[in-house]
Amino acid sequence: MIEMYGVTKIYPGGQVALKDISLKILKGEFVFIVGPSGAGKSTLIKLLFREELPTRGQIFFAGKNITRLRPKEIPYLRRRIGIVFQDFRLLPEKTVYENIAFAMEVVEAPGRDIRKRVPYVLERVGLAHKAKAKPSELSGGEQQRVALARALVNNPDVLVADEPTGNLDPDTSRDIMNLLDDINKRGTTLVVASHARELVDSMKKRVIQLEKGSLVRDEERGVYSNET
Ligand SMILES: Nc1ncnc2c1ncn2[C@@H]1O[C@H](COP(=O)(O)OP(=O)(O)OP(=O)(O)O)[C@@H](O)[C@H]1O
Repeated sequence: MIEMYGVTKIYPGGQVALKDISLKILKGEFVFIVGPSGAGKSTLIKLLFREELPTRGQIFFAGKNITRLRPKEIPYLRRRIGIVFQDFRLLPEKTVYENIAFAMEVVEAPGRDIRKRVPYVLERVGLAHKAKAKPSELSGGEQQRVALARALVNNPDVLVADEPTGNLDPDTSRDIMNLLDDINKRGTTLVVASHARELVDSMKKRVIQLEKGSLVRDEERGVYSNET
């Protein structure tokens, strides 16, 4: 699903964020990206949905080289990748329903599809009863569920999450992780950057560890850190 070959990212100021990263993520996998602050996790995620371009190296998504996409092909890539951030990024003036519907409107989905699909994803994240609420009326965990529903509404192949539990308490974080696991079990490939050591350890998924921009560990059924 995702392949990287010799990917290096140097930001304009000269900061080397990623060094010669090669990896493959197969369809249906659940992969954690771990590492200390500044290790390059967010940069790796930005490269996946082409918010940034690599300085060197190639990135393929479903067999297509996304470092060479024409501008008009970028929306197509972004429709196939759903994204969730630590800070939810919901539109405060819109209701829960409208926030999710908006993600379909921007890709010009027909109204009848929107009216069918939005209630379905809301149901899947357990928030059908909050459709008319504004984000400010929801808890952090509920807001993250809305963000997840929005990321899923266009039925992406891959869901990418950058610190999805970073702003949540431990119980709520576990709920969100379980929801991500459920989404993965229904066939969506998951790539999750996370600092949540105990959660990563308990999930027993593939763990890719970055340190100062280098890939230092790639383990099936891994833990957050091998250091004791
Ligand atoms: N837009 C940018 N311009 C210049 N340097 C940047 C930019 N974005 C990130 N960096 C630098 O690149 C390195 C990797 O940053 P990145 O945000 O990918 O790390 P991270 O592992 O996600 O960290 P955190 O866990 O703190 O979010 C850091 O040294 C950071 O300062």
